[in-house]
Amino acid sequence: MAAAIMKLVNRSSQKTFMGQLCIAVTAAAKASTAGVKARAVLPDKVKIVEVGPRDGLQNEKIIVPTETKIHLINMLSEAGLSVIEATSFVSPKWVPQMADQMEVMSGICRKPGVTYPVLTPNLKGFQAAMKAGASEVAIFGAASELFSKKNINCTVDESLQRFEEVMKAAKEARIPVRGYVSCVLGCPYEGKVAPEKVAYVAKRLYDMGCYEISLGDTIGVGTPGTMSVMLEAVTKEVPVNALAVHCHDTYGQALANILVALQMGVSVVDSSVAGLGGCPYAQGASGNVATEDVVYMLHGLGLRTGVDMSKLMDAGTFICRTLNRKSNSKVAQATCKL
Ligand SMILES: CC(C)(COP(=O)([O-])OP(=O)([O-])OC[C@H]1O[C@@H](n2cnc3c(N)ncnc32)[C@H](O)[C@@H]1OP(=O)([O-])[O-])[C@@H](O)C(=O)NCCC(=O)NCCSC(=O)C[C@@](C)(O)CC(=O)[O-]
Repeated sequence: MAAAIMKLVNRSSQKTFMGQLCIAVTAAAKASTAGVKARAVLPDKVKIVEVGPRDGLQNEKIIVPTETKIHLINMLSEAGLSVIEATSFVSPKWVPQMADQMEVMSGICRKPGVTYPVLTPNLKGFQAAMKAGASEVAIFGAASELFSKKNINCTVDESLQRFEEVMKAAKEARIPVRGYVSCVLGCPYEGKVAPEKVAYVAKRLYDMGCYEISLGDTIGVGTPGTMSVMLEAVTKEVPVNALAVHCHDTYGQALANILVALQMGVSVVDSSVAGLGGCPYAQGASGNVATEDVVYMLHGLGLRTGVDMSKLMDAGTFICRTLNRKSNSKVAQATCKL
C-alpha cells in the first residue's frame, strides 16, 4: 500500500492526492477485510469535536494554570471550532489536572453557536457540571473490562448503570449527552477487543439516549483494516450518523483511520489541537490526532469544517509555547508554527 501511495504522491497535486489516497486506503481496507463496503461519497461537511483542553491537557504532568486553559479555549472558539470539550467533572484525586473545572467553566467566553461539553462519570459529576452552567455533558464507558476498572473503578455493566442515572437527570434538565466508548481497537491491559463488544456498549449508550457515540481508539493501535471491521459491527447496531471517531495517533495511523471512517459514512471527528494528550489510565498512549492535521486533510478533500486554519495554528502555537513542548501536528512542524 505504501508504494501505491508514493506513486500517487509523485504525480498528483495535493487535492488530487487526497482523493487518490482515499481510493488507496479503501483498496487496502477492502483487501484486508472481506465484505467491508466503503461508501464512495464522503460527507460534504465534517464536524470536528476539539478535545484538546480536556483530553489533551488532562495528561500534562505539570498543572496547567487555569488562565492558560481559558485562553486556549477562547482561541479555539475564535478559530471556528463549534464543539470544544472544555474540562471534566471527575474526581480531583483521580485526575488532578481537571480540578479547576468550575473556574474554567466560569472563565471562558462562551461564543454563541459553540458548545462546550464536559465529561461526567457519574451523578455527582453531572450535578457539579450543572452548577457550573454546562449545557452539554459526556459519559464515558469502555469496551474493555480492565480499562473500565482502571479508568472509572467499575465494570462495564456497573458503568452503564451509573450512566442511566446521569441520563435520567440529563433528560429532566434537557441536557444533551454524548457517549464515549474507549478501547474500541485495543486495550492497554487486555489487548484485542472484540468489535461485538464495542457494538454492544455503543448500542447501550445510544439506546439510553446519547445523541452521539464517540468511538475511541484510546491507545492508537488501530489500522484502516481494524477500523473498518469495528465500524462494520457498530453500524449494525447504531446509525452511522450518530457516530464519531476519536483516534489517538500512537502508531501514526489516525488520519488513515479517520479517512476510512469518513468513507463509511461517519461525519464527526474528535481531535486535539497540537496533538496534545493521552489518557492517564492508558500508559504509553500518545495524544489525539492533531486538529491541524485533520483540518488540513479535510480541506484538502474539499470538505467544509468551518475552521480557520491560521487561527487554529495560532492556538496550537500558544499552547505549545506555554507548555514548552513541541507540537505533535505535522502541519505545524511543516510550517514551523511551533
Ligand atoms: C468515576 C470516579 C469518580 C470513581 O471513583 P471512585 O473512587 O470509585 O468513586 P467513589 O464514588 O467511591 O468516591 C470516592 C471519592 O471521589 C469523590 N467523587 C466521586 N465522583 C466524583 C466526581 N464526579 N467529581 C468529584 N469527586 C467525585 C467522592 O465524593 C469521594 O470523595 P471522598 O469522600 O473520598 O473525599 C473516578 O474513577 C474518576 O474520577 N475517574 C475519572 C478518570 C478519568 O477522568 N479518566 C480520563 C478520561 S477518559 C478518557 O480519557 C478516554 C476518552 C474519553 O478520552 C476516550 C478515549 O480516548 O478512548
